[in-house]
Amino acid sequence: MIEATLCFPLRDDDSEGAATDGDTLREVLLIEKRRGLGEGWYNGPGGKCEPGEGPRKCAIRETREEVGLEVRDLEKAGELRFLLDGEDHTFCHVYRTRSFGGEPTSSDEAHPEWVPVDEVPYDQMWEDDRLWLPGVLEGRSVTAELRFEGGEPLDEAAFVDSDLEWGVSFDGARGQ
Ligand SMILES: COc1nc(N)nc2c1ncn2[C@H]1C[C@H](O)[C@@H](COP(=O)(O)OP(=O)(O)OP(=O)(O)O)O1
Repeated sequence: MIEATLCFPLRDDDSEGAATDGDTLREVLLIEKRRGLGEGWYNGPGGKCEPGEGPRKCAIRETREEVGLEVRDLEKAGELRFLLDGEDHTFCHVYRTRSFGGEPTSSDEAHPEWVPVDEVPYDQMWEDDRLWLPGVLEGRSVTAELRFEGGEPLDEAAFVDSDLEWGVSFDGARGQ
């Protein structure tokens, strides 16, 4: 099974014109994936773990490689198990953070974009994302089993059903 990560940097945009009705505009950094699995869709920065690499280090490395952002203090927000035709395919660790340095820049893998959390383009993302990403962006934690059918590659298979559990704890070893 592939082990992979996703990282969702969050910020408050207080700049003039950004906030409406005295509210702060909350934004999430998404990427438009330029190659590989999910090419052309929006997602969080992330990717596959290298041999012997822990998921937290992977999320930090992939975010740096894809958009040049140095993320810190990652909070574990989810564990997603993707199944394809009844078989384990990918186990994905999901993180969020409000702590990072640098400015996001485009790479040959990804084009970054700050997006208001209530304008996330779910119609241009993996179909399962609309089930778990809104809660993750609200600060909730989730484990999910997400089932696809139709054979490889995963991004051409059909999303068929899911089981989600909210409010799980990622304390201890599971928080890695
Ligand atoms: C099945 O649903 C998925 N939803 C979401 N939101 N993200 C997913 C899904 N399945 C896989 N992913 C993510 C997990 C990883 O972040 C990437 C995998 O992308 P890729 O295969 O391109 O991994 P890289 O390590 O970046 O690629 P290279 O081998 O080219 O370095 O997709």
